[in-house]
Amino acid sequence: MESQSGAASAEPSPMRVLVVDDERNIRNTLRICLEGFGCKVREATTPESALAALAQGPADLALVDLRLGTASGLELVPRMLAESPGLDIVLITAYATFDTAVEAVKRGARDYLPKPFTPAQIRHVVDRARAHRELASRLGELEGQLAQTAPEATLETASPAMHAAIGLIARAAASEAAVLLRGESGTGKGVLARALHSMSPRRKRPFVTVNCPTLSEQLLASELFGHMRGAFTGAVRDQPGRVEQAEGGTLFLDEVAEMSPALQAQLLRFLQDKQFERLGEGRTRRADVRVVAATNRDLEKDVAEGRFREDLLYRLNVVEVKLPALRERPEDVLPLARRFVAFFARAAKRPPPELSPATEAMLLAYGWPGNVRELRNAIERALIVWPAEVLEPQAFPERIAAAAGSLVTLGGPHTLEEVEREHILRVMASAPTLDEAARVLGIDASTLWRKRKKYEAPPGASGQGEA
Ligand SMILES: Nc1ncnc2c1ncn2[C@@H]1O[C@H](COP(=O)(O)OP(=O)(O)OP(=O)(O)O)[C@@H](O)[C@H]1O
Repeated sequence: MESQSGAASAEPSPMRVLVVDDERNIRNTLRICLEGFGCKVREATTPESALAALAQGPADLALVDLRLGTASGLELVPRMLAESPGLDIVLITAYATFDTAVEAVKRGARDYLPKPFTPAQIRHVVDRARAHRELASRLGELEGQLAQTAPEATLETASPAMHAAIGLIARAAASEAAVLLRGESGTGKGVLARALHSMSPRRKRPFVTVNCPTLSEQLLASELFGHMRGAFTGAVRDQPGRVEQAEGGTLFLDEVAEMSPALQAQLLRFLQDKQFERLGEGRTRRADVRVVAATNRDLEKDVAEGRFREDLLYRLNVVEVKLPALRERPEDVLPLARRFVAFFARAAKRPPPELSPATEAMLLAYGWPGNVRELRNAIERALIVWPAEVLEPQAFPERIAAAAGSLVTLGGPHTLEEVEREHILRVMASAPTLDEAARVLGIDASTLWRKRKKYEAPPGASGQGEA
């Protein structure tokens, strides 16, 4: 695999701090101090300018003076949180009382800092906000992984075409360019989008997926860009979209071809100048998000037939990566199969079975139209129906064995014994119990027991108890 070290050694993105204070001296002191800690600092002097600054671009931390001229920092806290839900807010004041501290925290501020403060205290506040930011994005990532409960993805490959694709992804990861992943369904576009994110300097920020075809036009617009309360029936509260959730990170648009023309126009605008509006909101927002898209469609054909905007295609495919189908990377079939066997055996708390030579030949001969996903599902099923230490072809669906020519067919050039063996093993693999298998076969359980031993069937196939 291509080296990942260039991207992996990149510094985490700087903390973005908004200082809200009407006193210039305090703002200057804080700016010098925060910039010394590597933060990016913006300033605001009034509640209105603080909210406008947040609308212009998000912050990780806000240091807010309790007294802003005639306005109160306390009242600003919930308004800032409505604008930017994950924001860490720390109130600063010379008039420290226990009651105001409690009130500040009740309203959603993280902490409270009495004046005069020291640089060490400011550093502590920044460090805690940074830890909080990292935890939140790690949590989002883990939730995403949990939802998949998939075997861990591997980027190891013996296929030159896949090696080239992964190399391109590793190089693209270090840049900010939009990446378009192309390939048949199940080739691993989602897996590689996530890999790209984790190799990129944005890896400590969220990776957010939007599956375009699963939603109606309005819901997809709202999912992407968010909505305001009352924007449509059912919009009962203000809701940020995925674009805002992905702030600082990567947004993965799966099956991007499935977007309406209106939404394509909004996405194009977002790609051009990072600007968008929540549904039903007049105000324009910005988000710092890298877009990675995937499609299994012929987008050029969609462009030629007027279904997809050409200008959007050129914005999305700055770097284009073509993933080979599994049948075009036969070198990887058995290593992937063994990896899935190990994963599902571990999940079932049993030792990983071997693949018999006939099974290996079958896996290599089959065309895998559903690609890596189909292979994974076939192995998962095989481990359920076949508890023996060696996985035989009969543990796999008939279409796989048939296409590979390893299936014994009625009337084919087989001995009676071969046909009997195939039939008995298949019935046993699909029957819930050995007794049931014997019933289907029309023989008694003790006869089946003898035949099973003869044909070296796995003991207790399909989880049946001993007869
Ligand atoms: N390199 C890999 N290592 C391990 N598992 C993989 C790998 N590539 C794909 N898979 C498995 O195959 C399944 C399909 O992968 P993925 O969802 O990334 O494909 P896709 O091309 O995005 O498919 P679709 O177009 O249908 O969304 C995943 O659940 C994953 O378990």
